[in-house]
Amino acid sequence: MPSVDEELVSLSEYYFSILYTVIMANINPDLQKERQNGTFEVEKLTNVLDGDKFVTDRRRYVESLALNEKELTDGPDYNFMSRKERYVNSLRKAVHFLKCCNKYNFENPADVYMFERTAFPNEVSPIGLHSAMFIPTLRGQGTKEQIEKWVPLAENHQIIGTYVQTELGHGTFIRGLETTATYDPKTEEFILNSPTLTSTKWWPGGLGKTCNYAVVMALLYTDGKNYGMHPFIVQLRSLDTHEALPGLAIGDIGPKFGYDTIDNGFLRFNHYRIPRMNMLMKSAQVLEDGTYIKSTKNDKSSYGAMVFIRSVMIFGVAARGLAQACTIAIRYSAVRRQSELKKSQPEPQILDYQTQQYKLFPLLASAYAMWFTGLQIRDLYFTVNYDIQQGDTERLPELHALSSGLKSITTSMASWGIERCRLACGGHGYSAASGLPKIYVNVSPACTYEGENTVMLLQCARYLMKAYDAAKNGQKLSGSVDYLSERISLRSSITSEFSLASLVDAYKHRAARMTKEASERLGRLQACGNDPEDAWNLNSVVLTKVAEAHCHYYMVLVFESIVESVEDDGVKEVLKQLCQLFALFGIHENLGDFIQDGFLSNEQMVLVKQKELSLLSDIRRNAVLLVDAFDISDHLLGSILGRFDGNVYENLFEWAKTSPLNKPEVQESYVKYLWPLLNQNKSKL
Ligand SMILES: CCCCCCCCCC/C=C\CCCCCC(=O)SCCNC(=O)CCNC(=O)[C@H](O)C(C)(C)COP(=O)(O)OP(=O)(O)OC[C@H]1O[C@@H](n2cnc3c(N)ncnc32)[C@H](O)[C@@H]1OP(=O)(O)O
Ligand SMILES: Cc1cc2nc3c(=O)[nH]c(=O)nc-3n(C[C@H](O)[C@H](O)[C@H](O)COP(=O)(O)OP(=O)(O)OC[C@H]3O[C@@H](n4cnc5c(N)ncnc54)[C@H](O)[C@@H]3O)c2cc1C
Repeated sequence: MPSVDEELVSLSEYYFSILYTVIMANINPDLQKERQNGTFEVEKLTNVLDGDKFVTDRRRYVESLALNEKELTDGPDYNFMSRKERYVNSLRKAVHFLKCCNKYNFENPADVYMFERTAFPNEVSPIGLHSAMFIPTLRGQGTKEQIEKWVPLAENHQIIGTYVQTELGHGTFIRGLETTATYDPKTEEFILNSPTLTSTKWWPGGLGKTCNYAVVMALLYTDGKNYGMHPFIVQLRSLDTHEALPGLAIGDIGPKFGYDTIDNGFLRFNHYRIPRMNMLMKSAQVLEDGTYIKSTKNDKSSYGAMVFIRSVMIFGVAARGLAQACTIAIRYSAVRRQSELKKSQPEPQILDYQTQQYKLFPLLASAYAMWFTGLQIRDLYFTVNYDIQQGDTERLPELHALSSGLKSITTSMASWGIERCRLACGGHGYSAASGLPKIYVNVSPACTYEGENTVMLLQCARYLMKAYDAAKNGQKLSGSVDYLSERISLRSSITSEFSLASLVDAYKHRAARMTKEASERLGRLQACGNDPEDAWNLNSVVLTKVAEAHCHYYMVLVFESIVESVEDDGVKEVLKQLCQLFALFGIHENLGDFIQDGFLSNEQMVLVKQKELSLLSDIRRNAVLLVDAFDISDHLLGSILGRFDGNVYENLFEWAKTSPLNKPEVQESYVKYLWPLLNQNKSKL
């Protein structure tokens, strides 16, 4: 007998197949042709992207639940709302979302994430930080008793919290934070204070108007000594009136580049007291008498929430953001016809122009590379986190380095790529109807939050320099840096076959050579009199490139391993082409790195450029199916250009008619401003 879940899944498959048939009946003929001409089964590739068939079915089922919730999917068009309306609407949806979580009683966090993603397409909910950072910090930094006390309150939404770290004066340099938490043994309380203007907390999501609790990061003082940054649970607002509690000044920081649906806020403390037990004490304790006791070996264990978000945003923000933009731009390029290739022939689909393919297909390949890498790092996070819970922090530095570096290169690639997709859509790309502006403003801040990208690359480089030194001293390295202690090939093995192994080898060589040279340069800078910090700074442009090279290598390596693991021939072939294009485009873009020491010969360089172009033609045939395989619903895309049915023009026209500026026919502004202007000289006409 099938379980309830199995029944639901087969029901959702059934509805999906009906929906698919209905939609196919009304598909733009160009898109229909594209879908008939492919060389592989889309569904099989979707299963690879999801992990397996069960995950695909489950995801579709959970998404269908969210799509069936009218409170989440109906309502005013986001594009026509003011900032305040966007916030209010999002909060309304957030509360309904919580009711749904109770109704469906999701046991798996992945279900909650998939449901939330559908409820908030390319938006961040005002309570998003509650589950993304507040609860994980309580769990990660609290003692058993603290977890038992606070987590149920948070999970039942009796309290809503956020993560309050950044200040007006400091975001990157955590040791420069100024908010103090001074222990008073007489009352057994901490006194939180903002001693300067620059110590004002600034940016935390949901802080402005929504949350009534927060984990606040502050410098711990006890017995007159500063013990550095520690996490504290702080009540911010009355649970009855929602007013800020005495001693606190809280508010919204105002409009931003995007993120309209969330109230990023400010917070100032005026000698605000909290009980001693509100310090999260898993890693360090302050006893009643003020004695400070450290209970973990790794100083950075209190940075855990940041490592978590960096690890999941590679997939959740960068890969999915770019995948959506590629879906829009490639579908649109298949239905858009413009100019002429051959006289007296119909205007070609713009996807047939090689230049259009060169704009879009490397991005498509990057989206796939990020997708697979993101899932890999998410899994690595859970493995390492499990070890940390057992008291083993050995792999934390590697996870920190990899998640920092990959967070940086993937969010940079994605935000650059989304903008490129927008440009590839010509004029219509600039319309909000394309959905691309909303995707862009949702992804682009990821280059800054959770560690500014340059700073994160330098964290990764720091780990690489240490690893290289260890290898030089004879240590055998393991994990993602194992290649630094291996003998690496001096000449590229790339041939006209372009085996994936030869491409991985090229990236390995590049990363290893650049790491070695950066380390030697650091040594030379010190040898000629610079102290280590100045030498580091004078070498930092080079170091960021080293980190990029390492992360790029890691992405090619992960992509190759996925291709090797796929059994279906059709899927394997298209993934191999994408993997080759990702690697070859990267070689072309960074050619100097690959030829500097003669690793790649002139002949090989010519081959690389030729193959890159021939891959464009290979991928052209499957391009639409390759974006279909991401299986991103129209609701999530929020794009008229990227609609699954390709019926762009009629829907653009209908959408424009709904613009508030078109109602009423004659606007008040005409009467107020234009009429007087037009009529001032009327008598002279
Ligand atoms: C299942 C899929 C789910 C998908 C979900 C998608 C999720 C989407 C999420 C979106 C939701 C909301 C969006 C908004 C969220 C935004 C939230 C924030 O931005 S919170 C604030 C974040 N702030 C930062 O990231 C600050 C960046 N700065 C730092 O991290 C640090 O200050 C620094 C790393 C730059 C430097 O730290 P410092 O203490 O000065 O350390 P040193 O440089 O001296 O290094 C000492 C040593 O420690 C190591 N280190 C540093 N950090 C860590 C760490 N986190 N973990 C482990 N180790 C760390 C460093 O490498 C050094 O090691 P050595 O061995 O000594 O070399
Ligand atoms: C949308 C959004 C949401 C956010 N949400 C939260 C939140 O929920 N909670 C929270 O606490 N914070 C939040 N933040 C704050 C965010 O984490 C910080 O803005 C981020 O960590 C960057 O720090 P910063 O603003 O101090 O940048 P800065 O460090 O001032 O960066 C400015 C420039 O200085 C350079 N720079 C700085 N230090 C170095 C260095 N050591 N080496 C080389 N270059 C350097 C950077 O590369 C960059 O080019 C959010 C920010 C945004 C934009």
